[in-house]
Amino acid sequence: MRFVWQAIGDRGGIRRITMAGNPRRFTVGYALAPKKQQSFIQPSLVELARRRGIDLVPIDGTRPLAEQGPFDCLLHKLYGEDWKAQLDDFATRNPGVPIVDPPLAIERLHNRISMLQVVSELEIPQNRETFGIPSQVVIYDSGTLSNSGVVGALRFPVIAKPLVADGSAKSHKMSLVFHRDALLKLKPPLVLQEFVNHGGVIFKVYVVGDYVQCVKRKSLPDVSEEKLECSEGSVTFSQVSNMTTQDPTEVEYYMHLDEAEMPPLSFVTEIAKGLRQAMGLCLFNFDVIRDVKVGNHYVVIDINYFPGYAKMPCYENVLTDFFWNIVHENKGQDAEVSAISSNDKDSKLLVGNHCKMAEDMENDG
Ligand SMILES: Nc1ncnc2c1ncn2[C@@H]1O[C@H](COP(=O)(O)OP(=O)(O)OP(=O)(O)O)[C@@H](O)[C@H]1O
Ligand SMILES: O=P(O)(O)O[C@H]1[C@H](O)[C@@H](O)[C@H](OP(=O)(O)O)[C@@H](OP(=O)(O)O)[C@H]1O
Ligand SMILES: [Mg+2]
Ligand SMILES: [Mg+2]
Repeated sequence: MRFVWQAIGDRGGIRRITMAGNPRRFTVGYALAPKKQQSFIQPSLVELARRRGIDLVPIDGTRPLAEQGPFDCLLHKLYGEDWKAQLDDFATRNPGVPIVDPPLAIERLHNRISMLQVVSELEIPQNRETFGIPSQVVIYDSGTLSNSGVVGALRFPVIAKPLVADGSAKSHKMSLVFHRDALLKLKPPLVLQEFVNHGGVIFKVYVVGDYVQCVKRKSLPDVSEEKLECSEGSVTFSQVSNMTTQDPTEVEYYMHLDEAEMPPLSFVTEIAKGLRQAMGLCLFNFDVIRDVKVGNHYVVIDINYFPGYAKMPCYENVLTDFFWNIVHENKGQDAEVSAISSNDKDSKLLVGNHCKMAEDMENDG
């Protein structure tokens, strides 16, 4: 296709358009599991991206990736060796096409030890607010569950989490364990993590490239000394933050969710920036809780690759801006379109309208 330059606005901006007079379009291919595709690829996102010159196109999992495209960017959340091999092959054939994100970097998040290791290695000055990770041990075999040398140092209650975080329902199935005896019925490999009382509120920090947004969600309630004394064994649970409250005794408890103070945005943004750099990832969220005993100490307990962005307010705008930046950054020769980049004042207005548009579309059903 042949291109020419077209003037835009009154501030000297230009953009590249086809000879036929249309602005150049970009294609972002996505490879997602059906459930993820259903939640992430909302009509409001597809439409907003389309209006900004970006076509979101599904990758057909039943056909070789090499036969599909062309793509200006690849987005993916799939597991398995075959998929990794296909991505490697794609990267070799298309060295200029960004893959969001590199499979090797994503892999670190599939193990709950390597996932949090990166948090403890961050070198960020800690002033008013401090952060860290919970005390934890990894258990590879059942015998170790009765080994005092390993579990003896842990303060109860503890949360037993499957070591592997591979997106399966099993990898989200956890137990809150009140006493040591109850450890014996658990099935390794797992991580035993000290439970930190945090007022029943969790902060989910969504990261999309440079963009950071923090939201509050429901979490497990605190465990008092008395409750610990009278609780027996363990209780199992799964994905608490996505659960709706049914138990009437809990309703009052979670009314306090609205009142909970958010962590300073600058503080979570610093952690987000550090994690992004250290992990080499653009799309993730992390879960942070505030230790009630200390008040200004925060504990990172989980990091998720490509989380449920559709739950994030204005996700359409945030993701569209992200795609826009990626495809334009990648096309150095198109840098002149910066007159309509997302850092631009007019464009911010545009972003506001897009958010409005996405809301209208939602309200219209
Ligand atoms: N160390 C901890 N102290 C207190 N509560 C915790 C701790 N670890 C986990 N939790 C609680 O258990 C929930 C599930 O833990 P975690 O976030 O690690 O699991 P997950 O299945 O990976 O979650 P997600 O759905 O976010 O991927 C948290 O949302 C929080 O309510
Ligand atoms: O599909 P796996 O790999 O299990 O990942 C999940 C994450 O672990 C969760 O954190 C996501 O929910 P949140 O966006 O509420 O964190 C959750 O979001 P979703 O259920 O809306 O897709 C998933 O992304
Ligand atoms: Mg979590
Ligand atoms: Mg998780």
